[in-house]
Amino acid sequence: MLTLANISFQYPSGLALDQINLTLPAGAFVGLLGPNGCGKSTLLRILSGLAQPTTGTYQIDDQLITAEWLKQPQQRQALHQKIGFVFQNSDLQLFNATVNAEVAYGPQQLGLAPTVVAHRVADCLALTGCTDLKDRIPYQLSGGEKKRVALASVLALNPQVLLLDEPLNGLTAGAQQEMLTLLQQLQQAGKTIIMASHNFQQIKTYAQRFVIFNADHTLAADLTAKALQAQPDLQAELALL
Ligand SMILES: Nc1ncnc2c1ncn2[C@@H]1O[C@H](COP(=O)(O)OP(=O)(O)OP(=O)(O)O)[C@@H](O)[C@H]1O
Repeated sequence: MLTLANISFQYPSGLALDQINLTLPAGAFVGLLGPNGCGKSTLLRILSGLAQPTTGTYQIDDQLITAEWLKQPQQRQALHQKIGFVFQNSDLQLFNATVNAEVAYGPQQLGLAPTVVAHRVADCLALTGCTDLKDRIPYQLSGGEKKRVALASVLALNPQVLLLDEPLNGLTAGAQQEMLTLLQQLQQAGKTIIMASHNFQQIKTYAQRFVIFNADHTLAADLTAKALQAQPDLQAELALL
């Protein structure tokens, strides 16, 4: 369970999140929605431990995640093992010479045996449809291929929680469908999926919970798919984002 209490985040240029209270249970498929610049990416950065809130607290189960706690490399590593983050910009995530090396990097850092690493890499490449790309240079892949390799490299750490920032951007309609189906399968296998999207229509049949932000960086709504179904006006608004 991820718990945010009165979280605000201030960039030098201005506020990105304003007094957010949110509890995200394990095993959920959560869609983060809202207009450009409302704070979705910033929230994902806080959940991943890459950024700390200016005020408020962030807790994973019973553990308070603070800058002090994250200073310990072992604790930081435990967090990154538990919570994987697929960035909006794959170029920030991919830095190895081959796709195979990219997906192997995380498990190798954990000190896993080479045979275990090889198995994990093969499984994650297959799951994301990247097996044929394994000898390619990540930097030279198409946008959609990079997204799938980034997901494979995150899955290789077998995180319980997957954070995804606009994972459908740059994918063809078919590839978007495949990505959503894969995320649904991962959720059905027990993982928590938290994805930011500007496309409500695409995610509305997949997400079970919708967290919606206002343009002023406050929380507009936090509701189940069923509750959202009962609000056609809100659905129409979300379709226009
Ligand atoms: N590194 C940064 N430095 C300064 N301001 C930033 C930075 N990153 C984001 N912001 C600002 O913080 C606010 C929230 O940005 P954020 O990227 O979290 O929103 P978002 O909802 O993910 O937007 P989008 O849908 O366009 O991806 C915006 O006003 C943005 O301009």
